[in-house]
Amino acid sequence: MSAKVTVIDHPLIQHKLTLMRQTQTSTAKFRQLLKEIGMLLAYEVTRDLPLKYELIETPIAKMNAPVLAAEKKIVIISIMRAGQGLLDSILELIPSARVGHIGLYRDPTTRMAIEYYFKVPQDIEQRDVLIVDPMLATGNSAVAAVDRLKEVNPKSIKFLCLLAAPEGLKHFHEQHPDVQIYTAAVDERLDEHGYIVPGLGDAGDRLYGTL
Ligand SMILES: O=P(O)(O)OC[C@H]1O[C@H](OP(=O)(O)OP(=O)(O)O)[C@H](O)[C@@H]1O
Ligand SMILES: O=c1cc[nH]c(=O)[nH]1
Ligand SMILES: [Mg+2]
Repeated sequence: MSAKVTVIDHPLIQHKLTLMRQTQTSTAKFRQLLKEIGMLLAYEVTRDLPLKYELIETPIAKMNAPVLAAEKKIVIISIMRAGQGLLDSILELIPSARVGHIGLYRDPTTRMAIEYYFKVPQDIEQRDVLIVDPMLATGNSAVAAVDRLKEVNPKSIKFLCLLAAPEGLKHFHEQHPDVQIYTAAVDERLDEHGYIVPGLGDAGDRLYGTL
């Protein structure tokens, strides 16, 4: 596997991911689990955020205490629809982060990503971007999202997903070797329809009950 992929294999994440994969898991439960896993993944992805020190007073004493140096400089970019599930959980942890949206859907025949929406903060050149989407299958959506974001030149880009296929990771890193990917698991392969095997099915449909 490429050195540019970090697999976050914490036992809590793996347990919750197994529940998400199961066909009998309801829409409500699936949404709840994605939110919980999103928080756990965000914990790892934000590990290197810079800190600064501010003088505060506890009930006992004054101290120089660490706070995030640039909370408002982070932009979470959701690839709609399914990215919304991860976005919501990360915003609970970093409430001052800015938010962008890229609307993409996979053409069922060509499997190419078709863009239908793009809105990001205007001053993105001064900001660090975390793109979120639970699924990286062929990698076409992830590549299209990063292609588009590089046009507006953010300071840095990371990509966070829940499940990835080896074929998609290879494609992504051929196109964007500079972008680190974080994922909870790398599955076996893609099927003939471009779905991840064993995967969890269509993330957007399971999240919103549009099966
Ligand atoms: O790596 P790829 O082969 O491009 O597949 C991954 C994409 O497929 C899903 O979106 P989908 O097109 O189903 O849209 P949706 O979120 O609106 O359901 C998923 O959320 C990714 O964006
Ligand atoms: O397995 C897959 C592949 C693409 N998109 C999904 O939601 N699931
Ligand atoms: Mg879908």
